[in-house]
Amino acid sequence: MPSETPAPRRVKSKYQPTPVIGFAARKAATDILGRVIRGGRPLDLEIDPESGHPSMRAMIVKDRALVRALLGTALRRRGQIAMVLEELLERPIPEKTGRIDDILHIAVAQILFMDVPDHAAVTIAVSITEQDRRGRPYKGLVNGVLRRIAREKDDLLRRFDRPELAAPSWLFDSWTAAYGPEEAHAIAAMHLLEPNLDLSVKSDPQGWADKLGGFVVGKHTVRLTAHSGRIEKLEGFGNGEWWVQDVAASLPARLLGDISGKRVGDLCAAPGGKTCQLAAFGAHVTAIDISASRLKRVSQNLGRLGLEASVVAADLRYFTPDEPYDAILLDAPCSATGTIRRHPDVAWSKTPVDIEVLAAIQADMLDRAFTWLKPGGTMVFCTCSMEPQEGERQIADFLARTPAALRIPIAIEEVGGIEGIVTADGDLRTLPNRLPREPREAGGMDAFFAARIRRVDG
Ligand SMILES: C[S@@+](CC[C@H](N)C(=O)[O-])C[C@H]1O[C@@H](n2cnc3c(N)ncnc32)[C@H](O)[C@@H]1O
Repeated sequence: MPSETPAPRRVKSKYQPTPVIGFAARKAATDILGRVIRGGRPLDLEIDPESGHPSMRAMIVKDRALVRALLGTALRRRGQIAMVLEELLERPIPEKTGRIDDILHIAVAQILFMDVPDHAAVTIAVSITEQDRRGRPYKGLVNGVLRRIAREKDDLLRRFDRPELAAPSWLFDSWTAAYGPEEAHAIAAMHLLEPNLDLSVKSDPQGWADKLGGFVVGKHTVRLTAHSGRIEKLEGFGNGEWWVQDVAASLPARLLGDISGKRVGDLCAAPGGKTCQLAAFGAHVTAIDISASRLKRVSQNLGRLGLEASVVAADLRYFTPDEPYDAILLDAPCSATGTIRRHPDVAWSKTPVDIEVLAAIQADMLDRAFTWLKPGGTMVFCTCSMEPQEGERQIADFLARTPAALRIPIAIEEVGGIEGIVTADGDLRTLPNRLPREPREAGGMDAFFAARIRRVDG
């Protein structure tokens, strides 16, 4: 009787490259870099494990961490990497092979700035090139230039490891103009360091610092320098004892003083770090933001922390409150150049035109919001930007055109006693280098501007 088992069919085998360890993470980092640089997608959105790039969603935790490290380094060092490539490539890579540029940037980041064996970085970059239809002809070039960079690493680092090269020149020049060359260099040097994890605690900062193995900065913030795991696993997260917020970002809400029982408008509120502060200070907060999806995070944070606020999705350009506020916090949309340490893509995604456009929106919001204050009420205007157009100059112009607005100078005790962050005019100006500590990695903060204004008419 013939066997019922069919004879195995001979299938023509397709070439399957041997899986290389770390290939998927480098490939994902390369794809994401292209989407961030040429597609203008925010890095945070792309690397989100739940809603980000499809390859991030499919990856194991360890690979995701590698993708984040690769992108963080490639973006922090982007200017230096570009200069190295410009020097070593005989001609610029043609625009239409966009991926080759991304492949090279991710590989050079590893060779020059990460603790990765050079051969792994080179081999995987060549494999990614090989799999790319348009990039394939450049395989030899990728191999050659990366091997040369690996061979000449020490010399290249000596010549190009200059922090000021890591930001686009228009941005570095703007910091030089605003703060002088020395401080601009110090700012750029801070951008090369990984930021720490800062927590705003509901109470007992020292107690929480002891429990979590951190230390207190600026009187109210607990800083953890060596944290790399999931924050949800840290003690106190589940029962809502703290939330993540850079020490500088925690200062503007404090400038409203005693707001317990007062009606406070938190304008441009999402994702809600400052809403939580205002609610924790006992205010009746209305948190308004244009983004309904970002407002969900405000509600989640409030719920976890056991705090209350009314949350309103609205475009401030067309909104009018039912009745005026005792106090307003306007955390206006801005270029976010003050957060480059945490979001290194910002340095490469923003342009001088963006700053002008955002400054105009801020001016409009300032004018509108000011009319929503009760006479005698106080407004704090803030931005996480280092650009004077979005800070010092913005508020000077507002005061000049608004006779009923009076600046109320800030005292150093109100901003955690941190030295050097109150301007001669009495505004708050933090910069990444203005919270120095030993070791250097334990210092730093986001750049914020804040001014406190009182309505003095009526
Ligand atoms: C700097 S973020 C606010 C950060 C927030 N205050 C916090 O502490 O977590 C700026 C916010 O402005 C919002 N926004 C931008 N344009 C707006 C508009 N026209 N009306 C209302 N909100 C706007 C953005 O959605 C964004 O959430």
